[in-house]
Amino acid sequence: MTATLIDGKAFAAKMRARVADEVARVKAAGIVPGLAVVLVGEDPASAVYVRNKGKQTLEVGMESFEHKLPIDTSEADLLDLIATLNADPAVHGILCQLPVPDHIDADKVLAAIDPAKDVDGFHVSNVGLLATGQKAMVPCTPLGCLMMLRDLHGSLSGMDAVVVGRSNIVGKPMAQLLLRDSCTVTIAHSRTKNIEDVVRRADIVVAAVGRPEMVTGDWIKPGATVIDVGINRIGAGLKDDGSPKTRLVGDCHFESCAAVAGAITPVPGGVGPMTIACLLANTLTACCRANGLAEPEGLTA
Ligand SMILES: Nc1nc2c(c(=O)[nH]1)N[C@@H](CN(C=O)c1ccc(C(=O)N[C@@H](CCC(=O)O)C(=O)O)cc1)CN2
Repeated sequence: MTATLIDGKAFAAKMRARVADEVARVKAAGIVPGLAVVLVGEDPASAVYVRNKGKQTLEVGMESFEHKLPIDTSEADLLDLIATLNADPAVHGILCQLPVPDHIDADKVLAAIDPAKDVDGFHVSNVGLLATGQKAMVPCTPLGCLMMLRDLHGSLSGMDAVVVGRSNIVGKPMAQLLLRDSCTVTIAHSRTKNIEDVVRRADIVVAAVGRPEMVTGDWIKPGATVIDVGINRIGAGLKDDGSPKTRLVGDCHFESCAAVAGAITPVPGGVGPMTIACLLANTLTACCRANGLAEPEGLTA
């Protein structure tokens, strides 16, 4: 491996410490930032993410409101809960953990969250504000990627960036953020012709396509920075007792990409931990905006 490893775990820990300092400042003004997380159903991965969000919210000194709803919760009941949280002055940030069960329309749920409390940045108002270069709530995973890129490179101005994947929660907002930092941005996706050649032009590659190890070292320009957003659990043989073993891999084939790249994020321990750190930062930002307090610097785009 020749690439520098970008340690998302350490970066996220530093960011949480910074958020904790700022939370203490806000609390001294008599306000306790509060985050409400809603989980519908029992998807095991979502349950772990929600548990970690609650734990880390408390650790930085904020208030955590967890709402775990049964899988058969109706869309109407979920929308009622969101309306209650929108009206609650102790709640500064609201998120509904995704994915939601099939009988619930995720777009309707995201549209019901007050944009000022939308700490996921998924409401169309925030999407539009980000796209037009205005003050928005910025989606946590792309924000985490941007923070790591800025830390590594300083200015991103003029760099060629390719985002692989066009999802609303990562690919599209990531492209907007890179454009805002004056990169030349391409979004590549499943229909992109000669995708390897497109990716090979990039100084910055952000892989967010949800396909295990799709991007290989021969797609990477020597010295490029590779940010791997993928979290894919794949089979890894059998345990001694014969039960199946699994391991986490990203959307990039780590060994071959690391042999060519200048810097790379690992999976796990790269982008993932930054997602929750940025959620805490967004909650603090939302709280400051709601109360007319100065926003902490360097915690948002
Ligand atoms: N409402 C939302 N839903 C979802 C989001 C989101 O930002 N908002 N993102 C993902 C899940 N997610 C947070 O919600 C998340 C995913 C991964 C990690 C993380 O720290 N991953 C670790 C590995 C964890 C493991 O062992 O499985 C890592 O990469 O090191 C944190 C948060 C979808 N839903």
